[in-house]
Amino acid sequence: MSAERATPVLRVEGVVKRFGEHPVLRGIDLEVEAHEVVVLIGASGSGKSTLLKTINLLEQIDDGRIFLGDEDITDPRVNADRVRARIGVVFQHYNLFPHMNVLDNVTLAARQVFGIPRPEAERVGLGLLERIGLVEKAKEFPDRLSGGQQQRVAIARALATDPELLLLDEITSALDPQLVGEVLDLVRELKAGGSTIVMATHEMSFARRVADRVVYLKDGRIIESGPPEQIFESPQREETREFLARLREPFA
Ligand SMILES: Nc1ncnc2c1ncn2[C@@H]1O[C@H](COP(=O)(O)OP(=O)(O)OP(=O)(O)O)[C@@H](O)[C@H]1O
Repeated sequence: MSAERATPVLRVEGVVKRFGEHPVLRGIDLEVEAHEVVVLIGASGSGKSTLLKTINLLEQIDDGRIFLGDEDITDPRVNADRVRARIGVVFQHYNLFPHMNVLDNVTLAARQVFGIPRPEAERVGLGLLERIGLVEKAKEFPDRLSGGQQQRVAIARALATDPELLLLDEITSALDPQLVGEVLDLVRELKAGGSTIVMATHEMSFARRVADRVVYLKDGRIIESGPPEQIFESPQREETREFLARLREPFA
């Protein structure tokens, strides 16, 4: 008996996005399986953030479809808030609420979107803070935390609603180099814990260390997609080779 193929967590089909006349995504096809970590790389402006925003329904697409599990989330009848509640998102700037302490930041969505009573939400929230090593900061306000700690709290917040999919957009690019490591370690732990992740990054060493699959985007198209060993050691496409060579010699 042949094993049936499981439904992917995410299926992006022929997605086109334009800003005015300018096409930014030109027909993107991408499937992400459960527990897979897919890393998007590509030059600034290649469309990585826009792709993540279309998946989270922050940008409307002009053509194509996006499925989360079995559901076509780009169907205009779909309730966007209900879809977003199934997806955890972390952006470059951690966007914690400055007037709320760490625990309230982490538990807000669980309480307000899912109506989980505060004691239960806080039990889960403290468990997450324990997991990211910041339980002692639960009652602090975000401005008392380092950038790396704030970004870890933002990740805990994204996990608090037990999302089916995590979208991470340049989550280390606002951090000092010495703080990048702690955020990278946390993402590796999430991967080990079985999270399904799509992330955009400029950190090639990070992509190499966490990705199951690396996707190289150029001018709104996927040029090449494959395991990190393929992309970084033996890219199949000349454009991928050129992109990586330019990164190695930024001032050449
Ligand atoms: N709201 C917007 N209105 C108009 N153009 C936009 C908008 N958002 C993005 N763009 C354009 O879309 C293109 C892709 O941008 P996007 O942010 O997706 O690229 P990126 O690959 O994530 O870049 P970076 O690595 O610098 O974050 C760029 O040319 C950008 O200027």
